[in-house]
Amino acid sequence: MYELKNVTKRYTRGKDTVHALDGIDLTIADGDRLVIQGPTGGGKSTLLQMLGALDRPTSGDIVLDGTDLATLTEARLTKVRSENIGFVFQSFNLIPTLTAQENVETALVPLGIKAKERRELAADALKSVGLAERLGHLPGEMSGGQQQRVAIARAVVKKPKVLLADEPTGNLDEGTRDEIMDVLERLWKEHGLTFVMVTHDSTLAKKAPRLATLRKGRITVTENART
Ligand SMILES: Nc1ncnc2c1ncn2[C@@H]1O[C@H](COP(=O)(O)OP(=O)(O)OP(=O)(O)O)[C@@H](O)[C@H]1O
Repeated sequence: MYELKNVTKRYTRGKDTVHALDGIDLTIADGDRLVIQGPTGGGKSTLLQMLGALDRPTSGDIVLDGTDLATLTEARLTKVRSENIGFVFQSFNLIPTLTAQENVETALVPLGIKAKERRELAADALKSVGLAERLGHLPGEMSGGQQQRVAIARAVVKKPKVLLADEPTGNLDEGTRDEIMDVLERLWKEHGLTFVMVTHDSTLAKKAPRLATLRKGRITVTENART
């Protein structure tokens, strides 16, 4: 469970200060699915970075299961990330020289899992996203949708509590977008994940059970009773 209290993030360059997040209060329960939308520059990616322990706020608390991420050292943040949080990005972020299976295995290396088990877990994760036939393929030999499936397998292979996705369908056509959303939704349910997704896609935002809108670093949350 996440509890954010009065979270601010300021970026300063010379005389200019950007208030990327400006007093965010937000609770995200275990197993929740939250979609974040809003205009460009509104603070969506910044908020996701805070939730993902990729960066610390300027002030405020980001409590994940009783631990305030804002107070942790870099080493502890890295540990929280590698054990608890899976990421999916718009641009897939796969390593081009590694096969699908090797890319997925990279998520298990920091957890100290032995090579044989890593290979097995990675193969299982790739099967679960429909890529059983593609274990030995390089990213460049796969379609965008397949590459995103590899990235999703890499995000969930370590069985994280939290899955964070930043525009996961932003580089995909409409049909592939729906397929990827189906995969994400299925994994969210199967793994009981806490799932937070940033999207510009208004169709996806309308379907969200809980929708956060970020404008100029300020948040409003609406519950959608129809879903
Ligand atoms: N590393 C940084 N240094 C300086 N300013 C930054 C940095 N990262 C973000 N910002 C600024 O913070 C504000 C929020 O940026 P953020 O990327 O979170 O917005 P966003 O809602 O994700 O936008 P988009 O939809 O375009 O991705 C913007 O004004 C941006 O220019």
